[in-house]
Amino acid sequence: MSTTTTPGVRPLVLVVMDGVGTGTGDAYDAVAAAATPQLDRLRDTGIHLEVAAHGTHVGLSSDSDMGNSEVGHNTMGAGRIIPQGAKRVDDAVRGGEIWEGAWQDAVAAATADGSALHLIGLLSDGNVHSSWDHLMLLLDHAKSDGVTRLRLHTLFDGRDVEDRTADRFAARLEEALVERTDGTDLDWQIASGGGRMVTTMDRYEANWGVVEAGWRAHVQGEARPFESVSKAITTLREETPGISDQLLEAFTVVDADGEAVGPVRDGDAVIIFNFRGDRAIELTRAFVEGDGFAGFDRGTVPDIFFAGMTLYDGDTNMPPVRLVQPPTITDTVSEVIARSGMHQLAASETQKYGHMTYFWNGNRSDPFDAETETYIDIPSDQIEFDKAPRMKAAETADYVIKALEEGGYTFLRSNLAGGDMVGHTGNFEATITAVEAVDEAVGRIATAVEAAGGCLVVTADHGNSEDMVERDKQGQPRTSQDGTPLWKTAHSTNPVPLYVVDYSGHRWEPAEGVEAPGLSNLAATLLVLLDLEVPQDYRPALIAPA
Ligand SMILES: O=C(O)[C@H](O)COP(=O)(O)O
Ligand SMILES: [Mn+2]
Ligand SMILES: [Mn+2]
Repeated sequence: MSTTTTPGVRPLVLVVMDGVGTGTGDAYDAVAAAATPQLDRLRDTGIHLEVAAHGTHVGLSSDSDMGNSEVGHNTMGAGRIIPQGAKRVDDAVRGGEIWEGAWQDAVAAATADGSALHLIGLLSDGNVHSSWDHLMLLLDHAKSDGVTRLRLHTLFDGRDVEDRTADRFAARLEEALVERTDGTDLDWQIASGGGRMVTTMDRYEANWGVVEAGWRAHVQGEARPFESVSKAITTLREETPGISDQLLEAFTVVDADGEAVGPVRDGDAVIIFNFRGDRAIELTRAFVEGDGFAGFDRGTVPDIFFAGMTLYDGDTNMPPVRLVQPPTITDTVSEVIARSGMHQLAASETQKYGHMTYFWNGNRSDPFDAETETYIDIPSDQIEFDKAPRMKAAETADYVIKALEEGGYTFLRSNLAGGDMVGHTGNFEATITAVEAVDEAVGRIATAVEAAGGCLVVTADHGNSEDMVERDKQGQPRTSQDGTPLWKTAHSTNPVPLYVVDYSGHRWEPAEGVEAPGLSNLAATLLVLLDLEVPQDYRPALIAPA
């Protein structure tokens, strides 16, 4: 039944179960709590390894940093460990490059008569999209470089940090402002904000309405008015008890006359301080694109100086001006496979589409060879994901299965989003359902791979769903005041499983002596399974012929 365009090579299918790590199996492990007969079957039939997916294993600063999709997919696709995210910016801070070029231009614009410097980004120390320390450094340098009028537009996290901590982060920021402005004539204020999932930080164009809400709040000063950020948080929490920080409505801070304290005006400088691109690119485009911009009706677009923390999209060179230059990642695994002439398919629902294409390919959106590569984007639901926790697992599997049945592709990769996206809601029961849907999808794909005489590799980009509770320093589960578990919405530092099942008759065994196996070993593993040469600088394959 199998036909491939490369004679003698069977199809190789990779499934990334987003956010499905290996936990302790305790009462807060939604993967252990879920019925996963298909994953159990893979574990019993093929090779089962556990690989590291966090911290220095994926190019982050320290091993206390949890993994995330950007660094996970970058590392899997690159076959090497590339300095990432916060670390890249840290290096630029250490070397001082960050305070040259674009920063100086922003300061020049912001210190011209009556102008302001706007800092927009995620108020968090989660180190996934932004860094608290970077924000503090920006404030320090704004002060020493003479920026007198500064406005902050703060997005609440609740997703990469403990939920319902927005008030604490806002208070910390207020304190940081007082520390720097007390006894001076600096006019520095928080001007707007909102929860990241409803304000500004949409991704992959899933819902431009989210960005529009941010634009109204930050740029036009026309969101729901509050006298202060703390008043906004308190009121919104009273109105919807238990609401997650991610979902707090967009707001604008107004003065005693009801005037917005910091809309963006002609001549101002705007910096987005997030370093991760997927959720920063849409607002960036709203600022820098011309009349062709179709995301939403922006009204009058202020004429400003704009810079991002770093490059958010390499293909479109967005933003054109940034404080820190990105790393170049070449010779990624799909580039190597494309050079061999093998045909490739990438399929994912929207929430993880760019992960399986852009991040996988070393921050490049377009295929290396449009003739041989097909990308499928399956529209994600536009609701909170615990309301429809199966997400598009079945539909994603359908595409992969159909492609296998029709033949033509040698390497087929896909992402199943549920373990991660539903894990981020902190809803334990819904996360179990999400993992069960992932398991079913993997099972159906496995059956199709077997029928095609192919090879299946299943892994994950980082943990999330296998550890759903906040823990104290000793690792003990924390509870709310009423004794209920303090559900965790963030990723974890756990390892992830890696299953290899070859239905073609090739026999494999775990490779010996691989040091600290991690996601960076996946690319070489795939190339060995495809019988392609592994680039010299790749980390080694985790399997060898038996
Ligand atoms: O952007 C998000 O949803 C979270 O901050 C990180 O999740 P991801 O790294 O799995 O995309
Ligand atoms: Mn992920
Ligand atoms: Mn995630």
